[in-house]
Amino acid sequence: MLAMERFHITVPASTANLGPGFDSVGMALGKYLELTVEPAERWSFVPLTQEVALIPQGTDNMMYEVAKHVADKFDVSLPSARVEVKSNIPLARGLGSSASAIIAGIELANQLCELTLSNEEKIRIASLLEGHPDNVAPTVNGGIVVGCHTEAKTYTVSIVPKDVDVVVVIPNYELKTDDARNALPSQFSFKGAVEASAVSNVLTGALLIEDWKTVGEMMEQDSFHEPYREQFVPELSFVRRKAKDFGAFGTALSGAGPTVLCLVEKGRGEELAAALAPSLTHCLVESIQIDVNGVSVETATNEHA
Ligand SMILES: Nc1ncnc2c1ncn2[C@@H]1O[C@H](COP(=O)(O)OP(=O)(O)OP(=O)(O)O)[C@@H](O)[C@H]1O
Ligand SMILES: N[C@@H](CCO)C(=O)O
Repeated sequence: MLAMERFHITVPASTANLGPGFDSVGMALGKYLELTVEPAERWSFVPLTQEVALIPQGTDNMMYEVAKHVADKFDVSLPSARVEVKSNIPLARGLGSSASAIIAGIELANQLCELTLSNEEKIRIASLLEGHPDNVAPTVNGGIVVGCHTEAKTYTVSIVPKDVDVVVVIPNYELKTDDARNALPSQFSFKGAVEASAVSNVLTGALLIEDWKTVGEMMEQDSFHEPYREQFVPELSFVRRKAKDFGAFGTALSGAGPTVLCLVEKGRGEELAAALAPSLTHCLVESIQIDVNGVSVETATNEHA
């Protein structure tokens, strides 16, 4: 009999920006990337659900690359493992699948190399890899995180929202983040930056006191990225209008898109999803929970004959 340590890593999805919080504000969502890990003689990733059917199955998988990066950074060797992968986070849809994969890779190294990394350290490593903390920070902490990432330091402030429902409209087409970022301008006027920052500042203040009416109004006044990306996502203006007629607080592009995200009064998420779905048959329209736990790990001892 061989006693073998197996463990499970659960990583939430996330939405970034909430409109004007470009590269800074994000929220963890109740869709999950789940890994079941056990020691093995060589690395393998075994996809068990449709969303991850096409991910690389060996050391070319992003989760391995991140785990190896972390092990090298701490100058330790990375034991090999067999990793079963389940996910219901659609890839390249603006729901932070790459951020979830990065956090999964960091957690793989954290567990396999016994690094005992703090959440702050995980967020710092992930922000350096991703370039911004808006998806990775809520993925680690859960809830909403307002972040600021520079070469020198990554700052985060966490908020646990209670009184709001979230509806996501997930189109059936992909939009790669790199392509959506390439559409952004390389210059922004001083006056434009002052105005756009003021909208973000009010968004953040309103989030802190859960003034969802003001949050919703600010969500719809972004000028950092949505004006340049709406050409890729025809659903955005339609959902915004419909949701407003319904009485939702506000609607914004989720991350780089194409998913569109609405905030609505607590208890009315299912009703809003049902109102939107019939006109959006090429989209998955869902009322979704806000994840408040962030990445988690459970250990389990399995007996193999
Ligand atoms: N579990 C995973 N394992 C390996 N690679 C993954 C995994 N999840 C995502 N990826 C990689 O990340 C890519 C998607 O990243 P991309 O940044 O374009 O979109 P996203 O993270 O889903 O959306 P956004 O950043 O706008 O929220 C996939 O095409 C795939 O290469
Ligand atoms: N803030 C990022 C999120 C997606 O990685 C963007 O909008 O491009």
